[in-house]
Amino acid sequence: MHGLGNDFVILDARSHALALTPARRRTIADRCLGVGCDQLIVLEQPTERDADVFMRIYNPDGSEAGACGNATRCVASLVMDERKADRVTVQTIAGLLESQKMGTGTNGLPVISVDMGPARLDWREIPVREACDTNHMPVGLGPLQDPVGTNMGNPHATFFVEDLAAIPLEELGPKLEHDPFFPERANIGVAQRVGEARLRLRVWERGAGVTLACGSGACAAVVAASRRGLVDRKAEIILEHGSLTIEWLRDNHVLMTGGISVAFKGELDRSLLS
Ligand SMILES: N[C@H](CCC[C@H](N)C(=O)O)C(=O)O
Repeated sequence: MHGLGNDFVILDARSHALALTPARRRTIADRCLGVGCDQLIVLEQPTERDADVFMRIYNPDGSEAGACGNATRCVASLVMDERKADRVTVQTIAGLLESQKMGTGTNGLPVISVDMGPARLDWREIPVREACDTNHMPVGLGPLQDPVGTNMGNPHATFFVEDLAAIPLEELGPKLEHDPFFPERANIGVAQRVGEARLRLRVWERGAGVTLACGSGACAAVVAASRRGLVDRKAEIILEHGSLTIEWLRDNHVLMTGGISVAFKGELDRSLLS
């Protein structure tokens, strides 16, 4: 499945546990040696009573992440179909995410909303090397300076620029992702205000590289832009294959709404799992 081109291999391990080593995760996510995806998602039985499914998130480098907004919409839609329900709760290692079907998109597939939980703005949540004002973090490179730090269950540093097309994100992204300022690395978002409530966004994802869309990055970008007075609390994030609507609610939760797509269903060869 994919959310605006941010693509996932979603394995269903609810009836039998899968112990995937980091090397196995990397192979499955490899676009030549395996299936290929931006993130590998493994569905497990939930451990919280109120949750319908547990969603594990692995980056192509094998690392585990605490949030993946686009995959959460995909998994929520998949479980809604199974349950013939319009609301489900997805459990992740970062918390419980409530999701709701909002209608049907132009591709005939569901439009899904997810409450991505609270935006964590404290430096201890990002986490960073020293105490700092997360609205002005002391890290930058070339045209990318003075980012805003937001944690949506995963760490984001969002930079604002006048001309997004002029930013060589493929070159600057990995250097910033691995900057010693971020002991757990960070997702690097670069946003340009293109209207009253519209931001264009590109993200160098931690453990993945540049993706076509990043749901948690979109949430972080709207919270960051609102803190900088660039937008109010609700904005459209313009991506290459569509847009996400993000609202930073008064209770500090962040609501993300957008489409999903199913590419294919199949079975992995056992050689990829053992
Ligand atoms: N690379 C991210 C996880 C995937 C986030 C992204 N695909 C999304 O839709 O939020 C991290 O390591 O925190």
